[in-house]
Amino acid sequence: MGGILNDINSPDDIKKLDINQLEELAAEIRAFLIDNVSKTGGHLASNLGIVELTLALHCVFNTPTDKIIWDVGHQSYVHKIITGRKDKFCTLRQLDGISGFPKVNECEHDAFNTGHSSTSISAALGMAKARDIRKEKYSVIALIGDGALTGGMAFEALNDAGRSPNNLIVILNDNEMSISKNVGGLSKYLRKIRTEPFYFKVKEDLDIILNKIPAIGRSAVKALGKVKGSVKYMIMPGIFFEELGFKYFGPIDGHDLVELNEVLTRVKTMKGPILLHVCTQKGRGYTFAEESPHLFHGISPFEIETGEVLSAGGPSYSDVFGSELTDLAETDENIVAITAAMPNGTGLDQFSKRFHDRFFDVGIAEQHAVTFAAGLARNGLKPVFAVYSSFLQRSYDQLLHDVALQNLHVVFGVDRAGIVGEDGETHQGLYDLSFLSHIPNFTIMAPCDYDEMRKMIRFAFSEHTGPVAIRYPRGKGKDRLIDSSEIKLGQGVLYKEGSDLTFLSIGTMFETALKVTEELTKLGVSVELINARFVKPLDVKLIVNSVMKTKKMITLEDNTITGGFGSSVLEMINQRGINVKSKLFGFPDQPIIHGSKNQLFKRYKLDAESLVGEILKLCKKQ
Ligand SMILES: Cc1ncc(C[n+]2csc(CCOP(=O)(O)OP(=O)(O)O)c2C)c(N)n1
Ligand SMILES: CC(=O)[C@@H](O)[C@H](O)COP(=O)(O)O
Ligand SMILES: [Mg+2]
Repeated sequence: MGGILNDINSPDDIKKLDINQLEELAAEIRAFLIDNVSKTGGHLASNLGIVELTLALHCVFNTPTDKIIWDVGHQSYVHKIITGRKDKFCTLRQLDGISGFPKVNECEHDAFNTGHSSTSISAALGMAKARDIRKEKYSVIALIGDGALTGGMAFEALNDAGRSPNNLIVILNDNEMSISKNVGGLSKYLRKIRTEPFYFKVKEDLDIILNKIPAIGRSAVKALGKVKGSVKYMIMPGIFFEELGFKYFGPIDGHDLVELNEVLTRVKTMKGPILLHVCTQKGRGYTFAEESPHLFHGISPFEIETGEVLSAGGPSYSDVFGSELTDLAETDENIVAITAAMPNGTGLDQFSKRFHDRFFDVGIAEQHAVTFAAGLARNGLKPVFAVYSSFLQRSYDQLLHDVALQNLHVVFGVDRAGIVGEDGETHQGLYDLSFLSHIPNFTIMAPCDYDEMRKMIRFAFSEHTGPVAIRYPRGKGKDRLIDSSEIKLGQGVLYKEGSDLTFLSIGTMFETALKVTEELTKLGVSVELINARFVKPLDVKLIVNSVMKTKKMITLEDNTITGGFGSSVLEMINQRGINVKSKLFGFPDQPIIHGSKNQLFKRYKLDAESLVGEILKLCKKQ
């Protein structure tokens, strides 16, 4: 660890440093970030870009009294390092280590939990109002990226905050990047502010003219004022924010500590809503991240000298989804694909290159994406929205109101379903089976391997109409876990017959189910193993016949137990008056922590060894 960073234990230590020391500290923090994240993995590029801004914030403001809300929160590493978590930083995102996102329970300097984008301005406005109603005194700052600003909630909050009298500082960290290049009209507008100094020049000239003609009569001043008013749309940077009611400052260089300190000190005492536009470079200080900020946005452990990730290659579920979709789209020109700012993560990059005109990146706007897909489907296209399970949570009403009630043929690639691992509780995809199951007209499938996924994709586009979700996990799987037949609506697969116990598994948990079955068979338990394939509609005939025979049933899913696959099965057999001994295996109804996927399966007793023990107990209790 570097010389100055060694002595930084709290934000007070930052405040004692002069400008040269702060600059030296910024360089040490960058080296510290690169070194640590190369081992733990994490959101490197965003943090490298925000070092000076974070230092300046802690020079000018006093956390935990002042509140900083980090939008998404993936860029809060520097803040964590400064606020007493430097020594624990090597545990970042590891089981029982510190989180990769702000957590109020982890540290008093974290004012609000984040993880999903575009929430910071709403939360900050709520905090500012609470402060004023309670007559307390502190600053509230929302720090939001240009990507997160494309999310609908951010606009809703700006609209509300702009007309509110409460003191509130919104800092827009503009690095021209979401995970990929940022998209949309607002992004274009920000670029204009950044790159066309003409706009400022004209504004300055007009201000000078108006202020420097004292002899001029009142009417002439008024007239000139009007001139200024009418041209200000053309010439004022930040007019969009000004018209909403914010005082706009910027754009300022987010790597210039002197400028940052000056401006932050100035806005700290200003009244009403302020928007400070800060320009930064994503990945700054590490060549590989500067050149490919999208690759270093969220990176697995890597080699510092080469920038190469250390994990083994091979396609992931997302890659297989993207390539099968691209193949299918060659022969079906009605297929179009949508992403909400995640073309790489969802594997749609291949499709986007091949079918540029049939691909839509709508920005971080999951709600819009779903209703946009509904519109496309209504007018004859076959849209697919590939989206992470946890971000689809945003679109519940759109799924129901806009897609399902009209029974529109929209395909959902529900990626990162199940445990995601190191991102932790905000990102675990553990709820989709529950929130999709009760939506009318929805069909829900989950493949156990790549081969089955390919078949499900073809089924979803070619043989099905109506809303259909295919859910699959983060990372890699097996190409062929088992030989699989074609997909038929609502049909599961009886993999192995048995007489003691019906074992119903959904999706990629089937790999664990196979191991458990093998072990139980060795121990003398005759297991009837079923790969359910469908959560909705369930294979009623197959399940009912099996449980009537065995009188004992377990279900296994990588979803929360509440309202998930097992719940649906129980409901179905209960409605038929069938009485069987049963146990549902899935994640408990509580936030699920971070750690590697395997560690978490073990921690929550969903690994093969724990399951064998639990199932044996169930078999003995009769
Ligand atoms: C609702 C939601 N959708 C998608 C994401 C995934 N995501 C995390 S960060 C990010 C890009 C954010 O860009 P920006 O706010 O500009 O921050 P930067 O990484 O550029 O610092 C995206 C799309 C998310 N966290 N939440
Ligand atoms: C912060 C955020 O929401 C994303 O960057 C997310 O961490 C990406 O996850 P994957 O690494 O699974 O693509
Ligand atoms: Mg950005």
